[in-house]
Amino acid sequence: MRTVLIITVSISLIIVSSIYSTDYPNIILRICNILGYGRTIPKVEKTIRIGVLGAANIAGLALIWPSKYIPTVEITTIAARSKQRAQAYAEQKGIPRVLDNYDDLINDPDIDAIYNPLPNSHHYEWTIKAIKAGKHVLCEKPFTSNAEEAESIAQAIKEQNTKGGANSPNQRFPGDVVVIEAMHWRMHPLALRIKEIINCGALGRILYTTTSMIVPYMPKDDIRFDFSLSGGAMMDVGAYAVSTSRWVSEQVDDPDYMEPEVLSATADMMPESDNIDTGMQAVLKYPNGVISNIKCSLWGGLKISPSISIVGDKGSLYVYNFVFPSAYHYLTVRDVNQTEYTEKVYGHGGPTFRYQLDAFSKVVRGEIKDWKSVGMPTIQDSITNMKVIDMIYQKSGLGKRARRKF
Ligand SMILES: NC(=O)C1=CN([C@@H]2O[C@H](COP(=O)(O)OP(=O)(O)OC[C@H]3O[C@@H](n4cnc5c(N)ncnc54)[C@H](OP(=O)(O)O)[C@@H]3O)[C@@H](O)[C@H]2O)C=CC1
Ligand SMILES: O=C1OC[C@@H](O)[C@H](O)[C@H]1O
Repeated sequence: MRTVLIITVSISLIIVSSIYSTDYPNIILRICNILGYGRTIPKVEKTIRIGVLGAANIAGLALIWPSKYIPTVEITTIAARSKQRAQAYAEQKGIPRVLDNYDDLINDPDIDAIYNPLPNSHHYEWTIKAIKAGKHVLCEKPFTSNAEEAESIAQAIKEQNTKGGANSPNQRFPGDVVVIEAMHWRMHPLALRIKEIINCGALGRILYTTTSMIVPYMPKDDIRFDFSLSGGAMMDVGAYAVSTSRWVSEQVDDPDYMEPEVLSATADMMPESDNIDTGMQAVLKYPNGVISNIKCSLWGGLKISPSISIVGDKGSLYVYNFVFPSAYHYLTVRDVNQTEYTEKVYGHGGPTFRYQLDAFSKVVRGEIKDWKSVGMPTIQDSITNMKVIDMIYQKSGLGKRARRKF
């Protein structure tokens, strides 16, 4: 039901946005790309065999459909808490193997990498278990429930790498384990173009940034509003807003470690809850002086706004829809004389998730060594993102999300 809703909303968005789009011929390609339709790309012989933890709503859009375009990966296996549910999902999505439970999946000798789209509270447990089982991991955002858990994952990666890294029995891609947080928007060429504009000095020294990730509505019973599952808008859409704020505010040597001070944070509360936010506004101050506004909401109504605004001493930049740019987006740069130009950066037309999976595959295969060159977050980057989310929660009075025991 939810998949149908996601598809309907995506198609409607694309159709509506195409009315305003001047690059009409690409729209068909872009719809097909999002839904995984089009010519079937033959797979290489030695694919990365990916196992999926849970029959998650997001797995179609973020993994299974994009995998159809990438010759080096195959979604071979799934396990869910209920085998019957996993079987139904596998049949619907064309996944050939179903295992009995999550433990069997991460210990399966014929899987090279694990996709972890479980609720936020379960990212830590199952990512750690997969690392210890010698698998590579693509873990959904936010990386963990809090920074402490993210640091434990970094430690587990180090320990596993001293014990042989990706060394599960039939592992096709041995070497250090590759673990990334699925911060997909950063691996799309639009994100890299934003960085290029900042780095070439067109905006001068960055002074202020505003990053906004506001979506219309999530039902009250969604996992995103369950505190025991590490819910809250700041954890969900807020993780993007923080990551984007850090991405555009850095301009320092080692941005992965750059922690801002949280000047203020105000939560919009879920009625009758004392720990679940439906939205959050925060003001951050980075060590390099940049002041950054963060806005996020899961109940934004008509104020939908996945946007970035950057003000520098030589110019400004505005991006609409950094997060799902293949549907529709624009980027406008304005200099101090108010001269402006607008760009669109669709790349091959595929969604952020296709870029992400391609980058993950290339890192696992050893074809990319410099993760940052493709926008891929390092583990330190994900730790810092969680630190900032923790700090915002603490400043708002809600407190950070609890560490999971297992
Ligand atoms: N990258 C992106 O654009 C997006 C990322 N996400 C992230 O992906 C993750 C999953 O989101 P989404 O697919 O919407 O989630 P779902 O509601 O589909 O839940 C995902 C899986 O979690 C398990 N699960 C659900 N409820 C519980 C529970 N109460 N206790 C334990 N396990 C439970 C289920 O596994 P099983 O099938 O085994 O029962 C379910 O299939 C989140 O972390 C979210 O932030 C989500 C949307 C977009
Ligand atoms: O990752 C996500 O992206 C889009 C949002 O609507 C969703 O809540 C979130 O999980």
